[in-house]
Amino acid sequence: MTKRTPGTNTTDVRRVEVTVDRPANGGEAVGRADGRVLFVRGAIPGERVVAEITDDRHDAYWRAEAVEILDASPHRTSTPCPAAARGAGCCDLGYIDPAYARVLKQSVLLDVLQRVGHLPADRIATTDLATRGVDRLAGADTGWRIRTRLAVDDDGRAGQLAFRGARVIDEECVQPVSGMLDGVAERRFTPRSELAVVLDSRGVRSITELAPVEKSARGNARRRAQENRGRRARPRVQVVVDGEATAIHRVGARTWEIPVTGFWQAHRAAPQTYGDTVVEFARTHLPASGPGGSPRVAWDLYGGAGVFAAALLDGLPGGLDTVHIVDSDAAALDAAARTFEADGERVRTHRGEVADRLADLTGPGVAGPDIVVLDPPRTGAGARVIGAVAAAQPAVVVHIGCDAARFARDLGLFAESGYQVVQIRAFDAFPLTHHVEAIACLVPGTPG
Ligand SMILES: C[S@@+](CC[C@H](N)C(=O)[O-])C[C@H]1O[C@@H](n2cnc3c(N)ncnc32)[C@H](O)[C@@H]1O
Repeated sequence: MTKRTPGTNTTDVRRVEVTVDRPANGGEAVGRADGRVLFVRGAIPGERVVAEITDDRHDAYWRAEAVEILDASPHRTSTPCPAAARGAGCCDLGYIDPAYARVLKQSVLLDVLQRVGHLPADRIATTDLATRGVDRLAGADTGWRIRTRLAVDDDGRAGQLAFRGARVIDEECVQPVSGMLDGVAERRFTPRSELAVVLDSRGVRSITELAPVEKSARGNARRRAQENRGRRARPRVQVVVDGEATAIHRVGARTWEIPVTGFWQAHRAAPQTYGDTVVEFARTHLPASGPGGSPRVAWDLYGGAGVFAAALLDGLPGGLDTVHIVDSDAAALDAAARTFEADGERVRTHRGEVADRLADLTGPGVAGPDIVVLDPPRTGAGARVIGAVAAAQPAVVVHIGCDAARFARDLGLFAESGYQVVQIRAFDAFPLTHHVEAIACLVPGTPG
């Protein structure tokens, strides 16, 4: 039988029997077949499965999907997510007991910290990540998400996108908090649009529709892909179809007004938990430096609307003289300006690429940072930003990452720039998925 698998160059459907033995960063389990590494989606380390090859483009590794479980792991369960059961990409680890999924996420993090970050094993072994594993955030493993995006099909039905392909699945996912998607399945929206849905701290549910991005039909595949990327990056027409254009989020005593289409942490407990962690690291490792023993200057890089700036301002004994928030998103910085209005000159916002804006925060007559918090997107911060942060010689760096491999790479770059890890904590901020959030604290020095 010859069949083309969508999105790959595999022409022959091939099935292999394989035993998988370790977890991969993308949520797959890794085995070997035909002398190659095989990344198997839908399998759990220790299982023997029949896997169907879905991508054979690479010489060193292939991708596959488990289609039959011959020897099931004791940690296998039936997914609680009706959307994932129908093929949606949302809860990709829903078939693994969530407590064991956290063990697998810990194992992935420990592995990439050594292999990609080249951190010393004895240093990693003393961190909370190694000794107590990946922490569960407050609440259950379902009903944690307060912000989501939904796709809309040609008939106007909203739902999750299938893992592979553009099919829209209108069964509900179990991640959103209760009530967040009430009535959405019964409604019809603009065909091929995208919905931004938020349930805010007041309990107000808002939906903004983003106009469809029409796909390019011109030129060869490469040209079309390039043009489609450009089209996706352009601003899209937005229409509020439910609730308000702005969501109100509260953390501690502060309130933020964030556009429904803007960034806010997806897990309802994340801003408070991450903020508490940043403050705890700062209290533990920040030497008293300013007059009266208070630290003076903080940088909140990739700071969005300033959740970590607020945590440090309000949580550090003696507070801060100044905190600089740097972000490329004008709407996030507008929100920060409103939230920190009463703080006056103590909070300064800088719009642009972090790599470009750091020069404004250093130099003669400008007080350098005592503490720098970096919370980059999935791609990480990279060598240029990390080199500039290290050159500013903060006493403490707190680095946050939502992609294990990029996080590990960035910690390795910090080590090359003279900063060593003193603590790493990880959070299961995306239960039922392979994603994990990690927070590291670094101080000047080399591992000795
Ligand atoms: C993971 S979010 C963190 C936001 C914030 N720390 C929070 O917890 O709400 C990453 C932020 O980085 C911003 N961003 C992405 N790439 C950037 C870049 N190259 N330079 C500056 N900001 C960037 C995004 O606008 C977004 O606000």
